[in-house]
Amino acid sequence: MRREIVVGTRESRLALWQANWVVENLKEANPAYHFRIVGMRTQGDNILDVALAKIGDKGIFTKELELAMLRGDIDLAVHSMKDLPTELPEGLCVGAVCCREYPGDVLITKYGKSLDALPRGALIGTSSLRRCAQLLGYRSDLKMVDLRGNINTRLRKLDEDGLDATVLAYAGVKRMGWENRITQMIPFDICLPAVGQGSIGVEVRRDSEEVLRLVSRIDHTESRCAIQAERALLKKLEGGCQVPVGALGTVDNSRLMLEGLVARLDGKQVVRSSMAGGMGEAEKLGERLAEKLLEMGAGDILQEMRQEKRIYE
Ligand SMILES: NCc1[nH]cc(CCC(=O)O)c1CC(=O)O
Repeated sequence: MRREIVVGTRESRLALWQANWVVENLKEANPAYHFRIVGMRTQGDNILDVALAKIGDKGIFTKELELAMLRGDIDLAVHSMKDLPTELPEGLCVGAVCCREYPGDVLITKYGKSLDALPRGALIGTSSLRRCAQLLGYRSDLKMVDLRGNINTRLRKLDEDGLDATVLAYAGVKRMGWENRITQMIPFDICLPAVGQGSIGVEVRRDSEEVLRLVSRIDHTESRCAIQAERALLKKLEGGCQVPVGALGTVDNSRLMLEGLVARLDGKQVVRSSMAGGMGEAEKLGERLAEKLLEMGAGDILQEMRQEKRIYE
């Protein structure tokens, strides 16, 4: 009998697409195994009416899956690397970082315009502090409107709520088959992606040697190194999704290049820099770039954000 591996995922259409994609790749690499997908709701799927930045809790899209894995109900969990907190619960680890899709953000407007062509004061729907800060840094006249929900909901609200545009991750838009709605690929010099954006990760128990081994076959070394560096940077900045941090690691000829930024929410200050190193020193590179950003003034921005957060509460 073929051994069955139970794969946990959220139940959104994007999450299910990603879990199916991971399972297809796992099957091809491990033909002796059988895989079964189990969908679960997470806190992040239940709380839809509060801005993500105000919930402020790391791991709202991952915790239920992690608990199921620790209980032994599932053998592995599939996540968007972007939603996976930098610190994992005791006993769990990232078993594979899959080959990254194009990591950037895209603009979707109603009238087929680019950022430069939007009218003054155009309304942009996004609930990402990172997108908000960087877009305001580029065009301070834009008006940011909170827009949450999955990709399909956001596209529908764009049409219904009188917004001019929204900004989404290319990866999710592509996976959901909405590429035809993209009106501009936003260049990285305007908007650096979220840490891990575009890559699908597999979380496993540290002690399940068998699962670790079969999952390691779908790991993509260059994507893993790039994202390791980005995650080390975020961890050092103590970011989480509630702080405007952007980062992008790229590998070229075994050299790892890391760009990172911390921006003020109003976009009036953007601290941005880059560093290069060997692929074997991804974490160190991320930490060093974080230190450099902190010295360049990112520390003051983060401090200010933490104080503002206390006012909300
Ligand atoms: N925040 C939700 C989320 N988590 C991962 C993706 C896109 C897929 C990916 O990054 O791999 C998205 C949607 C978006 O930000 O537009």
